[in-house]
Amino acid sequence: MIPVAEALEHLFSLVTPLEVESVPLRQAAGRVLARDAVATRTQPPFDASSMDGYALRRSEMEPDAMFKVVGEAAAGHGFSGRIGPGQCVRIFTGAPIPQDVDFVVIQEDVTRRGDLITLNREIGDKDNIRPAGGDFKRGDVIKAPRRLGAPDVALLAAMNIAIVPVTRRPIVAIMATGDELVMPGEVPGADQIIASNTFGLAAQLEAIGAETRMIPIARDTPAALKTAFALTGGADLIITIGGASVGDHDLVAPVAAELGMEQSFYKVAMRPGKPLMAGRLKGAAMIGLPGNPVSALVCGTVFVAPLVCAMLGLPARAMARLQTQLAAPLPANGPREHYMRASVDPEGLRAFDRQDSSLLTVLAHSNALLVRPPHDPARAVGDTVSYLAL
Ligand SMILES: Nc1nc2c(c(=O)[nH]1)N[C@H]1C(S)=C(S)[C@@H](COP(=O)(O)OP(=O)(O)OC[C@H]3O[C@@H](n4cnc5c(N)ncnc54)[C@H](O)[C@@H]3O)O[C@H]1N2
Ligand code: MOO
Repeated sequence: MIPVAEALEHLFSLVTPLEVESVPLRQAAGRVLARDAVATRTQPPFDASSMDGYALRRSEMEPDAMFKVVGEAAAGHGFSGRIGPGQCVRIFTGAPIPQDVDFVVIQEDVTRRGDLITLNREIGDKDNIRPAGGDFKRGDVIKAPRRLGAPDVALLAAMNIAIVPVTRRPIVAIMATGDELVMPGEVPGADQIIASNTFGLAAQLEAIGAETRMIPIARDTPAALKTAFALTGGADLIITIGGASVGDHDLVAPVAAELGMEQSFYKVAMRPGKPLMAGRLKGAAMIGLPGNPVSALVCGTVFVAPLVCAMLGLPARAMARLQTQLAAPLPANGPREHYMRASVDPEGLRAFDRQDSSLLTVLAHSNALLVRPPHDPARAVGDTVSYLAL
């Protein structure tokens, strides 16, 4: 058994960032920017009014001063004439500041009669002008790699970048194994259950940018497993679920070895997730996840998601560990790093009483995985502990 951090390093060494592809801006959200994006324009492209009011010369401003309104500047419709002494222009938010003037008085601070405005007594010093290039300038960059969120998409649009270079989505083949499994919607036999963790894992990985392919459930025979493996062609990452342990029907490792898998490691000192295996198979990375639903999904969080992120060109690193106080005591931990299903709120972190790796209900109620180091002693309320946010 190797430690979790070592297993993760082995996994990262199995992959490299995938190729770059171009997508329209509308499809860029959530994708990973693969090359620096360079602004093709300056924003705002001109000095612009930030308020509705009147544009005039700061040097002419004094209490009760009067100005004649000689024109109008609106967003999309600038004022191109000249503005003489004692004159001003009606201006609206977003309009270019006309030449000759350098101050916008907001309309609340003037009294208007016909073509004349009179300034009120109290006018602040703020000119209400957004300088050209105040947001970004032509040539400014959004650095890659970066997962593009909604503000990034808006920024790319403002920079007039309509086609975005992103890393190709990794294709992940997900294969459930086991005679006991049927698909959701089917009628299970008396000895059967519904395949669940494949669906959870697919959801988990699609949410971070993978394209998943669900391989038909493989029965517990070498021939069925070989057929299922044959359907994983073209995948960048092959994930099997179940059949990873030491039982007579746990055939994934021997069959994968027969198909030429170069094993990187087998068994990790963690709980749940001990019988994890990984390696390379026919040009793809392969991970064998344990079958217990919680084990598979915890390994999905701790190992597979960071691996998919590395394939997307993001920095190869473990999921961030946060820290908070315990809101309920904990007994001493055993020899494996324990990822305990827990709930975190402003009072602190509380592990659920039941931690069996088959309990999807407990996982579904968790919003954190409390991480206990191997041999961690008993902990009291108020002790600082590490966790992964779910
Ligand atoms: N003698 C030992 N027995 C076991 C050990 C051990 O060290 N010595 N390890 C235990 C641990 S820890 C785990 S985890 C499991 C992992 O076993 P497998 O990876 O071989 O998984 P299976 O036996 O195929 O299944 C375990 C469990 O999960 C259910 N399962 C499997 N696939 C799915 C699926 N796609 N959806 C929902 N449920 C699934 C399966 O029916 C079993 O109940 O081994 C322990 N045993
Ligand atoms: O991986 Mo197993 O879940 O430790 O029960």
